Amino acid sequence: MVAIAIEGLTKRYRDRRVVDGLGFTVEEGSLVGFLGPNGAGKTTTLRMLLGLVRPTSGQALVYGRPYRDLPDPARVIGAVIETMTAHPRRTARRHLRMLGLRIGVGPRRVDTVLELVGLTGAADRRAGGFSLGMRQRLALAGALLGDPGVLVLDEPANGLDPEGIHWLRGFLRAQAAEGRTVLVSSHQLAEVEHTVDQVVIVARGRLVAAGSLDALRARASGRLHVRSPQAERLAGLMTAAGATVRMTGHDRLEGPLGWSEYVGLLSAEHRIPLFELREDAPGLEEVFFRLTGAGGLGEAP
Ligand SMILES: Nc1ncnc2c1ncn2[C@@H]1O[C@H](COP(=O)(O)OP(=O)(O)OP(=O)(O)O)[C@@H](O)[C@H]1O
Repeated sequence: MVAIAIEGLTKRYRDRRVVDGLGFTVEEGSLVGFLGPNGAGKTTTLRMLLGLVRPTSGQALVYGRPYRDLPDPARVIGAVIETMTAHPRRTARRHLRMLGLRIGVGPRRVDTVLELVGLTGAADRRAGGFSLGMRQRLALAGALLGDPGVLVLDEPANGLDPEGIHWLRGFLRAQAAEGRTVLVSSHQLAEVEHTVDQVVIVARGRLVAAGSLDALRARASGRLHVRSPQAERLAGLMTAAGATVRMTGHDRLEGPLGWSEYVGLLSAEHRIPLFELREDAPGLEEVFFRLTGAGGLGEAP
C-alpha cells in the first residue's frame, strides 16, 4: 500500500521552479532516504506534503489524501521539519504535554515518547539548556506523540555528533521495524546509507533516481574501459573469451572489471594497438555525485 504519493508536484517562487514536476511513491512500512544537494527542493517538497506550503501544481498525498483533508493528522503523520521550537523556559515534559493537549494525547503517552527518544532523565530540565542533539530528540518525541504510522524527518542528522548520528540510525531502524513508514531527508548519502533501504534522489527540483539502495549500488560497480582503433575486433575476441562487452563509441568499448590483463595479452597477441586501458569503480558516493552534480541526470536504477 502506498503511504506517500508525490504526483507532478511543482512549486514556483517568482519564475523559479524549486520543485519541478516531482513524482515518487513511498510504500507503507519502508524506510526511504530523500536525498539531494542543498537547495534541491527537499524541504519545500516535505512542506507541501505537510500542508505548510501550497503547491503551484500537482499534489502530495498521505494515504491518498492531501494533508489538510486528513481527519486526525497527528495520528497519521508525524514530522520534524525545522529544529524544534520549544519555549526555552519550558521543560521537555511540559512542552510535550502542551503539544499533547492540542492533539488529544495524555501524559502517559508523553512519558512513553520521552522514553523512546532517551530523554526520560532530562524530562524536567528546561529545553533552553538542551544541546542540539537533545533538541533533535525532543522534536522526534513531538513527532511521535500521536503514534503516527508515517514519520517525515527533514535532515535529522544535521548538527549531530557521531554518537548522536549512531543513536539516530538505531532509532530510525527501530521505527521501521515497528512497521512505521519513514521518509528521511539528507544531503549526504553516507549519512543514511547504512539505515535506509530505498532512496529517492532529487536535484534542481527534479527526480534523478528512485529505487532500492542495492540498485544504486549495482550502478557503482565499475567497468573496464578500452580505447583502440580496432575496438570492434577486440570486442569480438573478448566476447569469444566469455566477456560481456559493449561498444561505447567507434573506438571505445566497455567490459567487465578484472579483464584488463587479459585484454593486454590479447592486444599483444593479435597486434591490436591500445590507446587506453583502465578500470573504474565509482563508489556509491561518486554515483550519487554524478546523479546530482551539474548535468548529471541519469535514468532511475
Ligand atoms: N519561500 C521561498 N521563497 C523563495 N525561494 C524559496 C522559498 N523557499 C525555498 N526557496 C528556494 O527554493 C530552493 C529549494 O529550497 P529547499 O529548502 O526546498 O531545498 P533543500 O533541498 O531542502 O535544501 P537544504 O538542504 O539546503 O534545505 C532554494 O534555492 C531556496 O532558496
